[in-house]
Amino acid sequence: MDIAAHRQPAQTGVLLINLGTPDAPTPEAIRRYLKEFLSDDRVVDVEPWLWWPILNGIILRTRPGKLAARYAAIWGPDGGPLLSIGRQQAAGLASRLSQQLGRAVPVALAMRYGNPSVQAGLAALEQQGVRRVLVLPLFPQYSASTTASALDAVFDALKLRRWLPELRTINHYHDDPGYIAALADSVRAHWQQAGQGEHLLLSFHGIPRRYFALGDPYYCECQKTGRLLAETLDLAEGQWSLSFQSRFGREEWLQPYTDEHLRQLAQRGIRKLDVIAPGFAADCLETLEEIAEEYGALFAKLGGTLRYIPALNASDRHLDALAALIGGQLQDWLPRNRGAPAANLAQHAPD
Ligand SMILES: C=CC1=C(C)c2cc3[nH]c(cc4nc(cc5[nH]c(cc1n2)c(C)c5CCC(=O)O)C(CCC(=O)O)=C4C)c(C)c3C=C
Ligand SMILES: [Fe+2]
Ligand SMILES: [Fe+2]
Repeated sequence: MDIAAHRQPAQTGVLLINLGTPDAPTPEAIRRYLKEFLSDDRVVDVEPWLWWPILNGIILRTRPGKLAARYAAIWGPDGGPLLSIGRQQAAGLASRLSQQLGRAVPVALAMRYGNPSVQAGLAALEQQGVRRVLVLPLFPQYSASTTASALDAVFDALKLRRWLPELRTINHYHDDPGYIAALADSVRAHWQQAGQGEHLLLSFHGIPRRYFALGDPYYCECQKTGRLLAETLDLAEGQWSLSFQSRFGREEWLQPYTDEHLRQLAQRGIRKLDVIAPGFAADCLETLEEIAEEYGALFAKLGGTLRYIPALNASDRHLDALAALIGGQLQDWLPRNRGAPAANLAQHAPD
């Protein structure tokens, strides 16, 4: 590093972290990605001597081949959706933040597993002179298996550095008014376009029930997001419900399971079902393939129509909400003595 950098004023930047994606929709790339993902003991906390043979002997031999076609079906020219949408989110946030705060605020995107790595994201910020980093894991509801793991990756990456940046981390935003309003807007827009379904299902990614019993607040934060969204949309009990998808392995996960719940809804006579997945900041395999395709086909077999409402992705309402969340955290970090304050900085001042 150039010694002159020690005299530069501290720049503030943002590191967005999403879950991850394989480098390509091929069995080899998926195997590499799953190996990194499923070797993280925040995700699978089974004793290594028990887990290692299952992971290497069974899962990594069979799952990548099965997943390749599913990834290929959602792959675009710019890679997997989590990455291409993540890049749009980072660019959109950088331009909003610089307008809102009256100075350039670099925003880097990183993936907890795969590329661009957290290490690369921090390096990109460092190269832009960033000495104060706000980390935003793109998981609205906190879970140790996602949020804490993303932060582990930041702390691990910093172990390799001599001159540490200042750090601030956002744990969750499951009840943030801007986030809830953005979700409500996207449901209303869907209703306006396709007509209101008979029921709104909120499907969240599951975690083992045991993690909840051990103190993970994820379940409660999902419930709160659900309640706030239903209140905002004026939905009565019975007009909406919440379930958990993507179960993996044999142990019990959070219930009700989305597939079983769909059967119950069909039995209750629901034919036109709207499904939203508020826990996913961007569409990915779990939404485009699992909900829209797999559960869509299941619900069709049960005699109904499932209409998937896209994730908030890089929509204006989403990026406005995230920019406000970030702006609120950054205001006392921005140098006061340089340049004129932005006109609307006052909106972030404490009461
Ligand atoms: C094995 C345990 C898993 C836990 C616990 C878990 C928690 C968890 N995951 C997300 C978000 C995503 N998961 C995604 C894919 C995915 N998840 C698991 C396993 C666990 N997730 C696996 C094995 C996979 C890969 C796909 C598969 O093999 O079925 C994704 C999508 C990634 C993509 O490439 O598109 C996301 C996003 C959350 C929010 C969460 C806990 C709250
Ligand atoms: Fe997952
Ligand atoms: Fe709780």
